Amino acid sequence: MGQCYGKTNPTAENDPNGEHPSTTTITTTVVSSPNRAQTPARSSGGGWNGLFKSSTPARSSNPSPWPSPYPHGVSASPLPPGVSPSPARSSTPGRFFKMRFAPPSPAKHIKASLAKRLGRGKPKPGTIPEDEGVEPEQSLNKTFGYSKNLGAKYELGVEVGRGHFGHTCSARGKKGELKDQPVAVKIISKAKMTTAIAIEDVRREVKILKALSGHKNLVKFYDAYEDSNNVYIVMELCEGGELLDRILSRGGKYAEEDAKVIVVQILSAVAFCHLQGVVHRDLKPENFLFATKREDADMKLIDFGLSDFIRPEERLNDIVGSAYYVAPEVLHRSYSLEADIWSIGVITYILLCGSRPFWARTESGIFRAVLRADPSFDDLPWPSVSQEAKDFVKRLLNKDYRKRMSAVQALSHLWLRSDTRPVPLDILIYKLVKSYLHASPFKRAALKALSKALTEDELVYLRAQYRLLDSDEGHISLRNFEMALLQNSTDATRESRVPDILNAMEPLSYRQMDFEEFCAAAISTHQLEAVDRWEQIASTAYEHFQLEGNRVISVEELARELSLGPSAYGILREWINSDGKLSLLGYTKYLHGVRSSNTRHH
Ligand SMILES: Nc1ncnc2c1ncn2[C@@H]1O[C@H](COP(=O)(O)OP(=O)(O)OP(=O)(O)O)[C@@H](O)[C@H]1O
Ligand SMILES: [Ca+2]
Repeated sequence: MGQCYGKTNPTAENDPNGEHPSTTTITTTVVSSPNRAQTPARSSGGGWNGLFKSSTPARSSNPSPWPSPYPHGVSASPLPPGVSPSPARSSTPGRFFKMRFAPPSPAKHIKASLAKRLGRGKPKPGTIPEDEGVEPEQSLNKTFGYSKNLGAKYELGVEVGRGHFGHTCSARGKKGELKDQPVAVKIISKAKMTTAIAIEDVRREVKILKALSGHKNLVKFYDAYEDSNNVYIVMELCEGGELLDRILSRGGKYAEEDAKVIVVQILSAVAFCHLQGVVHRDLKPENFLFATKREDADMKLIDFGLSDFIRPEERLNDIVGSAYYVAPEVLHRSYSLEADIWSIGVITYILLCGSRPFWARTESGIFRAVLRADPSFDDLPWPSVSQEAKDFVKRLLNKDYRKRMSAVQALSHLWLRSDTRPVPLDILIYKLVKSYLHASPFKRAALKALSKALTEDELVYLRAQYRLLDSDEGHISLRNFEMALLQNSTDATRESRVPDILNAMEPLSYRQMDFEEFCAAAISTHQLEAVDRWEQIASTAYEHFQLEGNRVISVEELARELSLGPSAYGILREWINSDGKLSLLGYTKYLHGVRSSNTRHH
């Protein structure tokens, strides 16, 4: 059991170079919440060593087979061949390290570079927090409670793929509903589960896959089995290969119309995960498979091995993901669902231009780029890419996670908008309405003025969300929010405690909201600040605010509104006009707010 035939790929163990044929995944948990994984997820599946891709940028001295869309790629660099300048020092960083679409995984594991960046020097054995959870093997309970006899129900076939944590074989059902049906079986070795956390990670992967199964762009889960050697996840067989391979077979990029079809499917899957309170944390072209070999086959998100449940207000801090796709706030160790959106931005950038937005020869270089460099939209083929597409990518690759669109907003963006595709419910609405309900009357008036400055086009997303909540009565209350969540609920929703947010929306159980107020409640100043038209929106909003809402406010009161102390009085004084009311500058600053210092860390 656990063997499948025709293994052509070297395994991490038997490959003398320590190279790995599939993906490179960074997995470290530096600090964690008490009830969250303390050790690197599946650290035993390879740890920091041996998680290499066979053709990493540093290793590959051969010219890439992929065409470079950049006229001044590596060869035009003023630096000697092989030397890439630090993005931090370069004034136009994107331009220099922008190269042809480099091979898919970084050369080194993330940990050493991270430790260096954080000033810890070389990690010494025993000094790394994630090693804390290691327990003696014999005390680990590796029983999952899954069915035992995979062999009685499925006949294993050839290996179809391999990752860091497991390999996947095709199989065929022997009896029952799946008799003679092809399936995929992901095999995860128990020998590699050397910590309680690693065991918990597998349990969670199965739980998440099982709970989310059913969406058309998520791989369908059938069953989980185990024996003394392995855990087996039986799922739908995707025969059309990885998105990465399709990108490569198209010469590195997609035509804009074809890219849209791909991005819509990615966003649909991710919007669904997010509404269920699941953050995927490893979105990349290797983790999207096509159901069949047909060109127009449905695409399915796989590999929930790094995914986690997350409450609406929770922030995670374990550094997890794949270097090219990792969001800046993940490197800063305080992130939520928006980290997935960044990864989708990276994937979309690649689809549209065939180049990675953040590229360097080393992982620390990649991280520097992720944290500091702005991707280029000037080089070929960007001039021929539509304005909408560029705006779309920029609004996913915003370094400030608060300014990024949510998955549902991205689906409603002008580039992808469709009248025929149903819009999913967005959990972001709940978070924003909750904050609004707890805001001061002055803040609510400021938001109301802001919402009045939006054009009908900018209201499309809000209208769609309101329609999902409204029961044709023209107003909504807590009950509508409850019902909408319930309708979209799965086992994952309960596990991630998404419905907890309804408790914090209690004020809405006593009153109702019409569409106008809903708009004020569900807009995000931070997101609007990222819109090209922001200055115009702000000045129109200020005119509305002058007519309704702006009033004489003292510096002390303004400071209280913003939870600031007397030391801020000097600055705040500049926000108030001689008539004692907020100036335009003051209004926009007030809307923006100051970063809350009591962000919860887990
Ligand atoms: N349902 C499936 N149908 C066909 N192939 C699959 C299926 N699931 C996984 N594979 C193949 O197996 C590979 C490894 O699977 P998966 O990504 O789940 O493993 P992993 O070890 O968790 O990966 P990673 O190294 O990215 O963390 C995939 O890249 C894919 O090629
Ligand atoms: Ca994978």
